[in-house]
Amino acid sequence: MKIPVAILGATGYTGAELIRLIDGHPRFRIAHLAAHSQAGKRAGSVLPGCGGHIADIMLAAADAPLPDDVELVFTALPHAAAAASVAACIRQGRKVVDLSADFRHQTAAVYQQAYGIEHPHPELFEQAVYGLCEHARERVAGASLVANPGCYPTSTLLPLIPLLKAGVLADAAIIVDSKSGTSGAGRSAKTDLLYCEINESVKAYGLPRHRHAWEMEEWAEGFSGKQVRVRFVPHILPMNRGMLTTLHLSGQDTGNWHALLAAAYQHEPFVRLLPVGELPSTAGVSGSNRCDIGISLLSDNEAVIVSCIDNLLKGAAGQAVQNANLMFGLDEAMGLPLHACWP
Ligand SMILES: NC(=O)C1=CN([C@@H]2O[C@H](COP(=O)(O)OP(=O)(O)OC[C@H]3O[C@@H](n4cnc5c(N)ncnc54)[C@H](OP(=O)(O)O)[C@@H]3O)[C@@H](O)[C@H]2O)C=CC1
Ligand SMILES: CC(=O)N[C@@H](CCC(=O)OP(=O)(O)O)C(=O)O
Repeated sequence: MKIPVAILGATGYTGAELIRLIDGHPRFRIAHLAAHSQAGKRAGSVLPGCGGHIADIMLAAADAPLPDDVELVFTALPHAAAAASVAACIRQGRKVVDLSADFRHQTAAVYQQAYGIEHPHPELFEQAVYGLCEHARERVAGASLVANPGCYPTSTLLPLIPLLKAGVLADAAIIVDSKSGTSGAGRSAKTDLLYCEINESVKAYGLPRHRHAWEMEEWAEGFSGKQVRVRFVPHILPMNRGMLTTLHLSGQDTGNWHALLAAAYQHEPFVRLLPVGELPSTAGVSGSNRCDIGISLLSDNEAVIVSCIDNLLKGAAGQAVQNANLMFGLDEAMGLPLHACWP
């Protein structure tokens, strides 16, 4: 028997990716799809990528009642809008993986600093588990509410945490330079995302302090116990999906850093450490749930680490399904693509 699943925000980019993953999953099945401005339409009329019987499902409103048998809900809604749906699902005793930022922080004060709004349901913070799977799997396994990490923080924290834990990094601000494909900004219409604004162009945005800087600092410390300052600069690129993050690091014994990362991730299905000197590309992970990490040693005390994820998979829907697998005691890798769609 497959576990019935609801996807709220099914008409967005991460929602569409969740449909693809859940419909192909051996133990989950789609029982309910909901949207906002597109509610009331056939899924297939809004989502050109949808085939089979899924295309004929009628999209419910995001706040419509769920079928009684739904055990797991993915909320792929904008932050602030997600919190109310999450609260309702938790009240009804369902498990939730929230892809928004609403439950990623440990306090309402940090959320307010990062997102500039008061949190509507701070009472749920205590039970929310930050689902960076490779570092949180025991807590995720026992959770009813998992806050799926942001895409930029995922690509930053995976290479950083083992080095922080080993105490090899200098006590200086870490430069985090990231590039994202345009799907990272979601599907809603914005002037900044028009073809002529994005095509043939690369731009930095979100300065002086993008909201993910708080998430990176909070969870770098949360997982390693070491306080960290990041200087984070995101850029948007004219490609559909993919994220490349370059960390400029200083510290001690860089010659040992590859071994530290290898020890942390050698048994992880979705983290691939490349040989020293080899660097990853977004094409190499596009369509895959992997995070690829490469390291280049500049000297005994300086190194550059590059990590790549697909922002819609390991950065969103893929990690969300990885978390859901853990919450239901399934094989963590079930239903998740290991290989990229390459070329
Ligand atoms: N895109 C990415 O790479 C990543 C996104 N995230 C987070 O995941 C969440 C979903 O992102 P993404 O799929 O890109 O977003 P999209 O903008 O592509 O989709 C948003 C979805 O939410 C619905 N929606 C919009 N406004 C409201 C509202 N006020 N109330 C209820 N539902 C609403 C939309 O419905 P309709 O189409 O009917 O209007 C749509 O289904 C966001 O919180 C985002 O920050 C996290 C990591 C990476
Ligand atoms: C390219 C681009 O615009 N990316 C988005 C990241 C989206 C995201 O994951 O934001 P949440 O933390 O709200 O979930 C941005 O920088 O706002």
